[in-house]
Amino acid sequence: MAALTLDEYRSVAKARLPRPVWDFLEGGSGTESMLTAGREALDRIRLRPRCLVDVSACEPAASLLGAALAAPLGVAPMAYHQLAHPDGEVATARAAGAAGALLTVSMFASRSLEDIAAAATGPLWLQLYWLRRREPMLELIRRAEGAGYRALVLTVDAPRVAYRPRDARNGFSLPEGIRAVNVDPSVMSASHDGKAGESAIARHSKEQFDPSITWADLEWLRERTPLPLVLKGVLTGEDAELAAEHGVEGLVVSNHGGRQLDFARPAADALPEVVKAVGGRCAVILDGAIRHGADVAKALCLGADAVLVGRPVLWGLAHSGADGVSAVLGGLLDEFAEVMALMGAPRVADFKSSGIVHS
Ligand SMILES: Cc1cc2nc3c(=O)[nH]c(=O)nc-3n(C[C@H](O)[C@H](O)[C@H](O)COP(=O)(O)O)c2cc1C
Ligand SMILES: CC(C)CC(=O)C(=O)O
Repeated sequence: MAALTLDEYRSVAKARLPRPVWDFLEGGSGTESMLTAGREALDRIRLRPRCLVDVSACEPAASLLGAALAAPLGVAPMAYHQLAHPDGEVATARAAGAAGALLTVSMFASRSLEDIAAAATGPLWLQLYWLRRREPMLELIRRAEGAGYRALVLTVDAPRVAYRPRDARNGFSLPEGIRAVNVDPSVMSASHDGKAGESAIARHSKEQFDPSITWADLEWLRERTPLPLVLKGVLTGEDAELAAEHGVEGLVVSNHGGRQLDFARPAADALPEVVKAVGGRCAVILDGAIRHGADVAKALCLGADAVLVGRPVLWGLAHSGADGVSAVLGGLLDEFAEVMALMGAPRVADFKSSGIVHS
C-alpha cells in the first residue's frame, strides 16, 4: 500500500497550490452538486466476494484498444498539469509509464506532445475539443500521429466550459508561463485574461469551441485520421447506441468530474445502460471519483473495460512530481490487486455483475 492516503496527497496539494489554482483543479460547475454525487454513487455499490477460490496468482493485467496495461487503469485527460508541478505532463507520463497505466493527454496540455511522448514508456491517447477552426485541430492530430499517440478522445460533454463559480469569483486565468503549448497561439488568445466575475477559460471556450457539431461531423474526422476514436462524456444508452452505430472504438462514461452539466447523473449510475446499449461493440471506460482499488472492481462488475483517474493524479503531481504520481497510481494498483484476492477474482474477467450489490 502507498505510504500516504489519497486524502493526504490532497491535503498537501491544497496547502501548496495558490488558492485560484486549487479552486480550478478541484472545483465543479453550478452548485457543485456533482462533486459529491459521483462518490456517493460508487459508495452505494458494495462488493459480493466469493471464497475458497485459488487466488495465489492474481493477474491484474488488461488490454484496452490493443494497448497492454498493468491493470485496467489510466489517467483522465486534464488540462495544464504544470499548474500542479513545473514538470507537468512529462512527469505524469514518466509515472504513468512506470505504473503500466494509460495516459490521456489533454489538448490543453502544458508540455509539448513530443516531449510527453519522449518521456512516456506506456500508451498515450490524445484528447480533443472540437474547435471552430478545424485546421489547428487537424495539425494537432497529425502531430499526435507522428509522436506515436494511439487513439483520439473527443470530449462530447463540453460544447463550452460550464459556469464554474469558483473560477468566476477568482477571475481565473492561467499563471504567467503556463500555456496550452500545443494549440496554435492565435486560438488561445482569449484564454489569457481573467477578470472578476468571469473565468478566462470559460470565455475562451465560448469563442473557440464549436457548439454546432453533431454525429454527422464524426465522419469528417474519421476521414482524416486512422487513429481509433473514443467519445468522452456519454451518459445515456441512446448516445451509446448512436456511438456504436457510428463505429467509434470506445466510450468514456463520464460527467467530467462534476465540471460540466450540474445535476447530471453520476457516471457509475449511467454505466450499466451504456454497457447494455453497446453490447460489446466498443470499449467502455468509466471516469469520475475513482479513488480506491475497490472502485476499479466495481466498474468492472458494472461492465466497464477500464477506469480513468483524474484529480488524484494532480494531487500526486503537486505533492512530489513524478514520484507523487507514481505513488498515487501504484497505491491504486496495489489496492486493486488486493481486492482481486479478497474478492476471489484472480483475473480481470472474473469481475461480473454478480460481484456487486446496490445498497
Ligand atoms: C483540472 C482538470 C482539468 C480537466 N481537463 C480536461 C480536459 O482538458 N479534457 C477533458 O476531456 N476532461 C478534462 N477534465 C475532466 C477529466 O478528464 C475527468 O473526466 C474527471 O476529472 C474525472 O473525475 P475525477 O477528477 O473525480 O477523477 C479535467 C478535470 C480536471 C479536474
Ligand atoms: C481548459 C478546460 C477546457 C479543461 C477542462 O475540460 C476542464 O477544466 O474541465
